[in-house]
Amino acid sequence: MLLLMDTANIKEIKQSIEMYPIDGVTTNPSIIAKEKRDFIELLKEIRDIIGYDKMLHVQVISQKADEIVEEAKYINKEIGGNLYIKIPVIPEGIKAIKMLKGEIKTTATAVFTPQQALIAAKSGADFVAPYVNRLDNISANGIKVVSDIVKLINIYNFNTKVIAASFKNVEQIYGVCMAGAHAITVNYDMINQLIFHPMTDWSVLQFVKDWENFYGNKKIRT
Ligand SMILES: O=C[C@H](O)COP(=O)(O)O
Repeated sequence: MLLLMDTANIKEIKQSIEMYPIDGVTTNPSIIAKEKRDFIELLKEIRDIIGYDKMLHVQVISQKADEIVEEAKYINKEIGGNLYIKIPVIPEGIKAIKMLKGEIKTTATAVFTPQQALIAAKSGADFVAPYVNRLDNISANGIKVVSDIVKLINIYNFNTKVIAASFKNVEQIYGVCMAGAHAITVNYDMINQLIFHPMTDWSVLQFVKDWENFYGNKKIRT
């Protein structure tokens, strides 16, 4: 299972990488714009922090296949290495994914149906990114969509991996992991929520209290 951070915030990336077993960073134009910085300069700084062993997913803006391909090549030239170009699953995006196959790795994004994922996988996308919470918000079932995509990829034996995205609670993350999603990308708040449980904190406090009742402030290692 791959765990990625869905952020372009330098502080959040540094802290998450220090704390958790992070495999890479995903961004999109909204996430990038929030940082109010030069696009390439920001991506280069992220690359410096995560290195080349962790993957970086960066999204294009254009909506015409030729221009998407040009943007993908430009980002690849500037950032390079362990890079995945995120391309929305509009028809021109699918065409661009086909054009880039074998040259630049791609992540088909803004996926809302198993059918979109299937076409993207057949076109050669390395990842498909279904948006779980945005589906739940329109009374659809995000976890079910992820589950169906995983099944279809297995039925047809595609090399494509599912990177489930857009989470607002840990239950959604648990659901897509149980459904066999190969990867999840979560924001800074969600990664901290994943590990939080009040009973864990309570238990730790209790251990310390019991220790101090007998040993006072004596440490295990003096
Ligand atoms: O790139 C896609 C994002 O992961 C979507 O997440 P969001 O619904 O929280 O904006």
